[in-house]
Amino acid sequence: MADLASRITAPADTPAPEVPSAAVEAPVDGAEETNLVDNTYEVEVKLSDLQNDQESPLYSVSSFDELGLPKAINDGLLAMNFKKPSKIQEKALPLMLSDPPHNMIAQSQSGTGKTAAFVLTVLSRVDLSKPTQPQALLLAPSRELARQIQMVVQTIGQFCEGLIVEAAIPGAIARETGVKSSVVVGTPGTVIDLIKRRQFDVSQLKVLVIDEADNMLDMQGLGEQCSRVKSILPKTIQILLFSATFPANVMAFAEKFAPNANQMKLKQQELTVKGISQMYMDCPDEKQKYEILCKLYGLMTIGSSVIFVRTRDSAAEIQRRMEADGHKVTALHGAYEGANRDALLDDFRSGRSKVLITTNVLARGIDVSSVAIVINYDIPMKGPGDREPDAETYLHRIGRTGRFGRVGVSISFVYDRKSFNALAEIARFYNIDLIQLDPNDWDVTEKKVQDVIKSSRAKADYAPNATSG
Ligand SMILES: Nc1ncnc2c1ncn2[C@@H]1O[C@H](COP(=O)(O)OP(=O)(O)OP(=O)(O)O)[C@@H](O)[C@H]1O
Repeated sequence: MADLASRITAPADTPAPEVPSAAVEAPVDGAEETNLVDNTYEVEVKLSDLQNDQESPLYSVSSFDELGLPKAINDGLLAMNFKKPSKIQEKALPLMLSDPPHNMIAQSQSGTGKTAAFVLTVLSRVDLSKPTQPQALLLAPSRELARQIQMVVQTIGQFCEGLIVEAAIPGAIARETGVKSSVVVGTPGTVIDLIKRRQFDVSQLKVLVIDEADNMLDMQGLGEQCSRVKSILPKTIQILLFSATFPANVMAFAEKFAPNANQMKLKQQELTVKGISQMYMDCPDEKQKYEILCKLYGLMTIGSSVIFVRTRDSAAEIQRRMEADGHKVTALHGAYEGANRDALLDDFRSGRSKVLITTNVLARGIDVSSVAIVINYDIPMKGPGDREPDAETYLHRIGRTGRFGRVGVSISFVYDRKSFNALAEIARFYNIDLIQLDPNDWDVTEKKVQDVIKSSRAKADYAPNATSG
């Protein structure tokens, strides 16, 4: 244990590491009830500085203008206030836009703009003279992520006259009409149903995007559904696979799924986002995890925060207990019905609700830039009997904060040998040193967290606007 522990122990007085930039205070009042909330976060280090730093995933040498995109699309980027591309956008776009089209497997850290990279490709390939003819299909693992991507397509494509974008998620597409749009963003199950019922003409599809591709192609999960969808699509379709993580076993399958693809891969030690200060709390026992969570609550409301738990039942239980203790929190998980889930997430995006308790259903892709703290109430585990630490899910969960150059904090709770060892293994996997928080020294704990999330309130020269989801 001592050996494993070396990765995750730090003396109590270890200062929070230097973090490159910052964010945090979300404007709550008057925030629009749309998925795209205009943010006016204050950032200590300018985004432009980060984008000039060769080591940053946001670095690029060119401007969007130099990528040769149609004017309507460039106008959309301007409206989003995107000034310069990130590394993944700059490097992947020319490869994806080249003709004849080439498949792509692209990996880039969480919150570095993968969505815009594939959305720009999709928009460039759509023939706007056929607005109701489906030409691009984008697949995502959750209804929330599909809706979010739909909003990004609509926003960047707002000046593309004729563009119609639909979400193929449960309950969204009327049986009578079927799919009548140029771009379809959906979850695999619903897409298969629509195709089976002949409500979705896939014959003219030119691009297939699979976001969170390692998760989507995993044969233990959605892999079979994605393979079924692909088998029905035109053989010449351009396939674009995106994720922050591509474990080796899935990568092998991804390479078969998208043959001869151009590839952008990250090394293991490049996967973590520098702006996220990763901390952990060594709780005396399982029962006290809850009390410690409640003590943290004051800090969690400084920005917005997400608490990840293992099961729907524990999400409901923590919600019940926190509400009984007078806290205002929202729980969202798969047990809720679709429209209700949409309303709950919209509340969180707009800042009306600041604490979101959820399961792995929202671990991936969800982009709410005001999230300052992510709590791993339960360490993510996988495999039979949940015996193995789930390093990929850990990375995606903590990636809900620290979006596009902002800073954030993640706090993982451990309380017994199993959870401690699991976290230690994750830390070793990514070669990271976690900062220890002491549940018995609340003043120091609070200071360590606040030092990070409050370091953001300096200069207000960067309003990243756009997709806070
Ligand atoms: N060039 C840009 N300039 C400024 N902001 C950008 C740019 N590209 C993307 N963003 C913003 O960065 C945020 C994160 O982008 P996005 O959600 O695409 O990340 P991601 O790489 O897909 O992350 P994840 O792996 O978590 O899905 C979004 O709010 C988006 O609007």
